[in-house]
Amino acid sequence: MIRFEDVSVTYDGAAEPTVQGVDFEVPEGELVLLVGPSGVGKSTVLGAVSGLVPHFTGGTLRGRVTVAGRDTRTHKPRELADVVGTVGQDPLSHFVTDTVEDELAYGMESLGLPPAVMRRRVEETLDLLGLAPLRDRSLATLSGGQQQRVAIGSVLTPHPEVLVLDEPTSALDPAAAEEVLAVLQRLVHDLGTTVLMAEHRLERVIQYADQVALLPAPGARLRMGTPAEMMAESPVYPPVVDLGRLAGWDPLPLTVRDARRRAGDLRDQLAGRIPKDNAPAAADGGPAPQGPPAPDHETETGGAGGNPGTPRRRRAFRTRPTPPATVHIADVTALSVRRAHVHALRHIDLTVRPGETIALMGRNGAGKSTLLNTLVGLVAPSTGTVQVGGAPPHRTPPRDLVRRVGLVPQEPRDLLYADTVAAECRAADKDAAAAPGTCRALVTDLLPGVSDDTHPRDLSEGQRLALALAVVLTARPPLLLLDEPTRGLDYAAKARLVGLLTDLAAAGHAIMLATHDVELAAELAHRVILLAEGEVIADGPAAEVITSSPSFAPQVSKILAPQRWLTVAQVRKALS
Ligand SMILES: Nc1ncnc2c1ncn2[C@@H]1O[C@H](COP(=O)(O)OP(=O)(O)OP(=O)(O)O)[C@@H](O)[C@H]1O
Ligand SMILES: Nc1ncnc2c1ncn2[C@@H]1O[C@H](COP(=O)(O)OP(=O)(O)OP(=O)(O)O)[C@@H](O)[C@H]1O
Repeated sequence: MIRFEDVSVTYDGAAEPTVQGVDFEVPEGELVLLVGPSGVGKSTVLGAVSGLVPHFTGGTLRGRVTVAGRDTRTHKPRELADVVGTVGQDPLSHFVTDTVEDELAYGMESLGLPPAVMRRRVEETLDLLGLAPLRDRSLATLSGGQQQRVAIGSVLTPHPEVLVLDEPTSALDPAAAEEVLAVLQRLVHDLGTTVLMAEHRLERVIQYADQVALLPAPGARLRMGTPAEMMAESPVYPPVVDLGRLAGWDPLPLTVRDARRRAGDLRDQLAGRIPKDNAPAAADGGPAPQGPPAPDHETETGGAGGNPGTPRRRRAFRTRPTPPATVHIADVTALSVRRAHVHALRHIDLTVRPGETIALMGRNGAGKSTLLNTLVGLVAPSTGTVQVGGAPPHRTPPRDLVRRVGLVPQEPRDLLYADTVAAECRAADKDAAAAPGTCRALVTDLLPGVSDDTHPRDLSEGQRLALALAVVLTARPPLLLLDEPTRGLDYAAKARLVGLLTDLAAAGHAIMLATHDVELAAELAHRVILLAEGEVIADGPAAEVITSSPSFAPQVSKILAPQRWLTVAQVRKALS
């Protein structure tokens, strides 16, 4: 159904092809998962199937790509639309209508399907993806995950023979991701739909794949095989595979179920080794809650790049030791927020202290982004109070606010306006009234090798996140908020982010991150707050809150339950 014959793609201005010698086939009725580290060219391969590469992106495609017999170099995306449905990384930028129902119907309208068929399929898809309560909503008011569900629904309604999906579950909560993947599997099994999907969170998707296509490194040949064969050699792999390698299990388990069957001996070896109040930082010597970062602390920067996956200590974030503080960085009391007719938050009470890393979790639309936006003053409380650094953020002048709290939004590009990295940094220094060069020094520490002249648009997803983080950190806000910071990041980039945030927390910053990435929460969070329909339904140590939740438990904790392990790193440490 999809055939690549010795394909290479070279973008305009690039010295080398981004992908080369790509030769593979996806048979009808199979789900093939495209796997590889960030920047190896997965989106480029997917784009060559839908025709976006090279028709929209520019550049040169050599070799031949055919989809259902049509050559994508001679057929524009429009001429492939009846066979290929595509979901890209950023749903909002692809929406063409204003409301959920219209968006679900749009693809069918363009294909001229009869109104009765369109009506039936819209209803089916609303039910299938849990979108019925949102059918009349404006797309712009939906939460990130709700938008991603609409984007997926809108490519399903025309019943294309081929689906091309670029990180389709990146904004979905774990349960929604399972539901969407089960729907895809049904289409593959029952209707013979062919699916090619790239995804970084392999723990979510590997068990649904018939085959894995692996791009192991930039410029390397694409290899294809069964998921088990490819995971044995892949440089990126989910925690279940990591644990399997550590324990020497052969064949490697790909699912929690496989691993649980093998884990008896490992559980025996680990019995009694983990402290009851297990927390990731505790395993490494405990969190270091101190006072908030001293305003006059040194800005030590510089240093060479770290080895991906082994975060080095970052000098830039060391602060002078401050005495233990009982200070509250933020206080939220009886907070409720209504947005249009939606109760986005209800009766929230919470306190944030220096040195805490808090993961905010919950289903799509639970109110996580709204809470972060309220803490940073973008949304005002409908009732109740919010105090950050002793003042209500929505009434604090921006110049003062940036020194109390900073938010890295779901789309880091929403924070970046300038044409170059250097200009972005000059603006950040000015906004934060920081010494000239402060932001640039942070960028150097986070992104060694990025040139001043690079346009933020040309940075990779992970690099853009790092720049946005540097912009926010320029003002040294005691409270750092991050909304879904691991979208588009591979495991190595995630490990670097974990290293950085751990250092910031140790330096006394409080960190709150909204995330669906249960593995990230397991590695990083001291405390987890679960939201449901705008209310806090659990608030406590990560080990307690997430290990007891079937949806939010990380793989290792499911495999080794009833013992409360969170990460493979903890197990590795205990065994050694
Ligand atoms: N339109 C474009 N013009 C120029 N270079 C591009 C373009 N699109 C992608 N690239 C470059 O091609 C390389 C591969 O990018 P691509 O997005 O295909 O990788 P990826 O494996 O999908 O990465 P990720 O997992 O981060 O999404 C990157 O270095 C990227 O900067
Ligand atoms: N401007 C708005 N008008 C109406 N409703 C809104 C608006 N913004 C958000 N909402 C609704 O408020 C609720 C909470 O949204 P929020 O973005 O805080 O959820 P979330 O937990 O961050 O979701 P996700 O995990 O999908 O990102 C959702 O039901 C959303 O549709």
